[in-house]
Amino acid sequence: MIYQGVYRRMPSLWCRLHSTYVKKMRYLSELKEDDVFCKQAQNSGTFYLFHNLSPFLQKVGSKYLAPQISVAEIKMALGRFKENEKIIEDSVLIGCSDECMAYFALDLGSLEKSAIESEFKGSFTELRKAFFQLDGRDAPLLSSAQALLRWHDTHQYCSKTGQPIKKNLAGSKRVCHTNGIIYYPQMSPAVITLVSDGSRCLLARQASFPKGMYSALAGFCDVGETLEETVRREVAEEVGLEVESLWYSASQHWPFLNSSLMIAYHARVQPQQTKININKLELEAASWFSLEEVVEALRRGAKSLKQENGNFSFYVPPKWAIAHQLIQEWVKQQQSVPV
Ligand SMILES: NC(=O)C1=CN([C@@H]2O[C@H](COP(=O)(O)OP(=O)(O)OC[C@H]3O[C@@H](n4cnc5c(N)ncnc54)[C@H](OP(=O)(O)O)[C@@H]3O)[C@@H](O)[C@H]2O)C=CC1
Ligand SMILES: [Mg+2]
Repeated sequence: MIYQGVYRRMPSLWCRLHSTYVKKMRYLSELKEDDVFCKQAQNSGTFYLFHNLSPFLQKVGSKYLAPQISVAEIKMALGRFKENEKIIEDSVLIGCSDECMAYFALDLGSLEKSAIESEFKGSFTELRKAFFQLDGRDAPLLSSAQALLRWHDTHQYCSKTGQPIKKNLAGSKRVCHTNGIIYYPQMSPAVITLVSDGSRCLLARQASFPKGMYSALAGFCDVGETLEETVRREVAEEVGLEVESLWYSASQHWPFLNSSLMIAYHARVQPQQTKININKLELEAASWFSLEEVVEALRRGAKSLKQENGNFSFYVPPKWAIAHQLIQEWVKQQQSVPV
């Protein structure tokens, strides 16, 4: 680590030499490497609170806000609840401001929920319930915070020795002090693929989806697979089609159910090989949709209209889901094709 410590020794020179983004990334990297530096940052940083993995939120109209709480306020509240301040060291580093003020996430699951809610005037709300009403900055911050807190909660012991493993202060790893094994937070990579035959796109639904919602095909990567192989396998497994070509779109950390890294692709099948053979173990339904139907679904948003025959008009995932972005891209691309 060539840059280790430079920020602390010459902060003004450092700030002049580097862009805000580089400065922030180097600062965060130092906090992950150095517990003493991280401890100082905890004493001047701000905190996002959780209770058994539900974030602390305040509702303003139809939106949820995730308030940042200062360490002083937390210490005061801990004093009132007769809780040891050491609990602050259980927090995990989740980012920093442009001015390099560190953000931490702290789960206060050991304290009484209602007492903290009335102390800070808000409520611990399931992330799934609030996710789509959070603003563009809070949603990814809270979802990575929740993933990190969950990983620490479920990885308390060394799987080789059975001994407790200790978190570094930033929460970027845990170490077994009997054999030196370092455990890093794990992610599950999953692909999500919007299949097209050139004029229509294929959307599917699992039985667990809200009524009427259709999405792109998704599936977890198997060990040893490339992402391209996962796309081809999942499309073959779930709808019985063979992918002819594919291209990458974007990626997204997805907190549900247990947090995965979604890697999004567009894929094409040959127009003459489009007969869907759906795997009923994984999907409830899958169909080809025309451009007009998809445009109408995007316009309608997450409102599932019950039709006279008892079926629901279909709709697509909300705008922060990467599936939505894939569908939007497909629509744009179709609309730009000369007729
Ligand atoms: N952001 C977005 O726009 C969207 C995100 N998604 C997400 O994509 C992810 C994958 O989609 P899904 O269709 O469910 O995946 P799959 O098609 O791979 O099917 C899920 C099944 O795979 C098995 N599985 C294999 N590896 C894992 C793992 N690492 N974690 C969990 N289950 C695993 C489980 O089966 P078993 O229990 O039998 O072992 C599970 O029930 C989900 O997390 C889903 O929430 C989906 C659609 C849209
Ligand atoms: Mg799937």
